[in-house]
Amino acid sequence: MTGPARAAAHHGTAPGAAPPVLRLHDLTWSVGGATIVDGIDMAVVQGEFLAVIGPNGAGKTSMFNLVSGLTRPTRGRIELDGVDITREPPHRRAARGLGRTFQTSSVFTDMTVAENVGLAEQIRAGGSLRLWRRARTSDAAVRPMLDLVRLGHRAATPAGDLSHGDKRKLELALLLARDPRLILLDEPMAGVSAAEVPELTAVIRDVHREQQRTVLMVEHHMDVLLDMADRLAVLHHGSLLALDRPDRAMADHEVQAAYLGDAP
Ligand SMILES: Nc1ncnc2c1ncn2[C@@H]1O[C@H](COP(=O)(O)OP(=O)(O)OP(=O)(O)O)[C@@H](O)[C@H]1O
Repeated sequence: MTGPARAAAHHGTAPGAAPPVLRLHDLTWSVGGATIVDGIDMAVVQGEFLAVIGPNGAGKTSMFNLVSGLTRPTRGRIELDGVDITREPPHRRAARGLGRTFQTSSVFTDMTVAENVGLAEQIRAGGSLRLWRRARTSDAAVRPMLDLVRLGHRAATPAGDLSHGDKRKLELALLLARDPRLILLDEPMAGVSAAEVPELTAVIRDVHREQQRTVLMVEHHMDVLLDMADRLAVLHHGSLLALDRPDRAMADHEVQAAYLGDAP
């Protein structure tokens, strides 16, 4: 096998095929003398749902911070659609189609759900905030988005009154208003009541399958992941321990040892 063919096979793409949506090459981040993300190589293809798992402190959020541009790698390269974005700031990556769930603080709590989504859509469309009027957001423009995230019945509710699960759905809607091709979700189920997990899971599944977006998700709820993910990336001490179908990754003896706490 030639060099490029071997590299393509390693990353699961055929020679000549479109480049992966995301490719990480030797991605490494050290801080304060500790290596937090350690030489990660992986590729994520269009439409794939990749779950990133690993014990607490494994480096999952740090890896997301590198991919979204919040931190700069010490070593290695990040490619989006074959373009080297390693040195690009977060807003440039966002303009290329990389989206990460908004922090809760980005939801305007005194505005209704529909107003929040209307504002996000207007910003995406390049509208002036000075011309934005609340009345406009009650129109049909935001309906499809609210229905997609199953918040249609909450359109007139102030965002501050939403449950944790519904707030996560709203954050997802605000992200989707920017029409990202690659979505990074960092623990979307955190703080969400057990009763709300199934519906939030269904919303994320719809966003992935119906909208054919590429999704990277860090999550601790294994039952949620095993059902949704095409592949699992298992991190341990910043290194990629396994990258495989969920059943195979979980059967890996090194992965099992990592979760039991006795991996090297
Ligand atoms: N800015 C920083 N400076 C120093 N250490 C850091 C910094 N950011 C993260 N760390 C350390 O890096 C390690 C990995 O943290 P990270 O949050 O990426 O792990 P994680 O896998 O997302 O964990 P969890 O599942 O608990 O959220 C931790 O030990 C953390 O204390």
